[in-house]
Amino acid sequence: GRKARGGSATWKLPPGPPKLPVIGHLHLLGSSLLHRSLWELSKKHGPLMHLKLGRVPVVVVSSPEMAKEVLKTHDLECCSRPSLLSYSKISYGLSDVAFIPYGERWRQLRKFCTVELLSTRKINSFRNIRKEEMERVMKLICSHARASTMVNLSELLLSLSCNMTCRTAFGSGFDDGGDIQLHDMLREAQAALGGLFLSDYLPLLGWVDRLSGMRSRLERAYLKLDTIYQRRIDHHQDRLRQQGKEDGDVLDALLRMQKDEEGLTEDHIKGVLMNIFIGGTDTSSATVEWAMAELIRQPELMKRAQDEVRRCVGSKGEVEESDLHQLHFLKCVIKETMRLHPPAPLLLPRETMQHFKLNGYDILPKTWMYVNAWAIGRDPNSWGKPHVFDPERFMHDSMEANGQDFKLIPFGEGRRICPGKNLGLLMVELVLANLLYSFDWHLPPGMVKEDISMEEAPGVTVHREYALCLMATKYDASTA
Ligand code: HEM
Repeated sequence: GRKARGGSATWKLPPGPPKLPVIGHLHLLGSSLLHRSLWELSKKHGPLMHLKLGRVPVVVVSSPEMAKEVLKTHDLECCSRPSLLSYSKISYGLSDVAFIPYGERWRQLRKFCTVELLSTRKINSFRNIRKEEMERVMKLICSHARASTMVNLSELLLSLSCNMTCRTAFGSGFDDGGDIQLHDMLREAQAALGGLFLSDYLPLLGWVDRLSGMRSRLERAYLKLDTIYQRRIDHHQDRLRQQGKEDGDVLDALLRMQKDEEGLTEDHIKGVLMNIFIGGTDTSSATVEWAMAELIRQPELMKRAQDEVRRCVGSKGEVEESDLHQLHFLKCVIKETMRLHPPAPLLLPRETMQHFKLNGYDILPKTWMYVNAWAIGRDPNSWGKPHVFDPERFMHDSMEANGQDFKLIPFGEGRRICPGKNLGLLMVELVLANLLYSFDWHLPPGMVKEDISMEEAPGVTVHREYALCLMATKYDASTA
């Protein structure tokens, strides 16, 4: 532990490497992805590590025990968010759910999301949209299968989750209003967001962000997304005025809330829409992408998952949401995917609101907390053969993706836990089950499974660096 002076008190901070003046530890982050650099550092300095990134004190948590302390025991002290410069534009000046500081407005917006979009009743009421979109994509894959052309699963999955979300939020698909490709913009925004914005740690270094083009990429994506939101808001308001008509989509509910609540601005509405799109589409498509990549590398696991879904669903031709509860092995495949590839490897950063003691160390107010879910999923003290993709490890373990023992925390925990957990898991299960039920999957000609790269691209959500392109052949369910 090191000492720091605060007023007259002397604090005992968690251990960390020696730092340089001004930049602190920024130079240690290297060119690797942030969750990987932090994982490497934590191997040397322990599961509770203190860093100074430019002007910002950061504590990095890399074990289930410490994650439990931060996300459960001390949740209340750690449940705000840092005011990130990089995110301020895309969150409409931190007017959203995910980046707004802890407080009354956060509680109100979060409650809106849970009641109007993410409650079991609401999730069920949008079931038909998911079914139709699933069918549309299955047809598309069928036509690839007939023509023996390659399926770009990465692209297809993103457009699928995007369309599911878009129709739920806006009432219509993004392409029938003449909108530009929403999913391309989302990909742009999330890729830019995942970059290390030096200006967040050291405003003086803002010029590096500008030079690297990161800031302008984010601006461009933001502007295009904003245009889409504005057009949809205008359209909904017009319709509401002329005919008092509502579709019952999420935007209708948002506009209704805005009318009733003092101080709620259009920026709040757009901020919530941004969360729904960035938080809700990319995460679930990335999970399915990783799951398919892991399965194609281990054909015996792929076959086992296919046998299960084909046995349970029989010959009816598609997997419906009511079938999913039977798919025990599939659920283990998804847990194992989220262990090795948590879509948000560092969750979302928390910021402490007051001083507290953790494991004998002082944690000061305004410290950023990074919980490295990615490192925890590979922690050799928690997992046997942590690098091996082995869904079997969950078969006799009732551990849920929000396991009480904090070994598997892809959705975070505590007051800021992902409110979209159930919807996210449902989309992942539905899509993966249908892909496995209806098609047999093969590598493109000339490729062997060792060629499938598992490299990660930088982003708030971690995707594959290289798109997953596979060949499909239709499975004849009537013979089942
Ligand atoms: C596989 C799917 C998903 C994963 C892995 C995921 C992961 C996460 C994580 C790690 C957090 C931060 C939790 C924390 O700070 O402790 C989060 C927050 C959030 N997620 Fe998700 N998410 C998923 C799906 C969704 C969906 C479908 C939605 C909504 C449509 C959504 C909306 C949000 C929102 C609004 C927050 C901010 C919550 C707050 O700060 O109070 N997510 N998510």
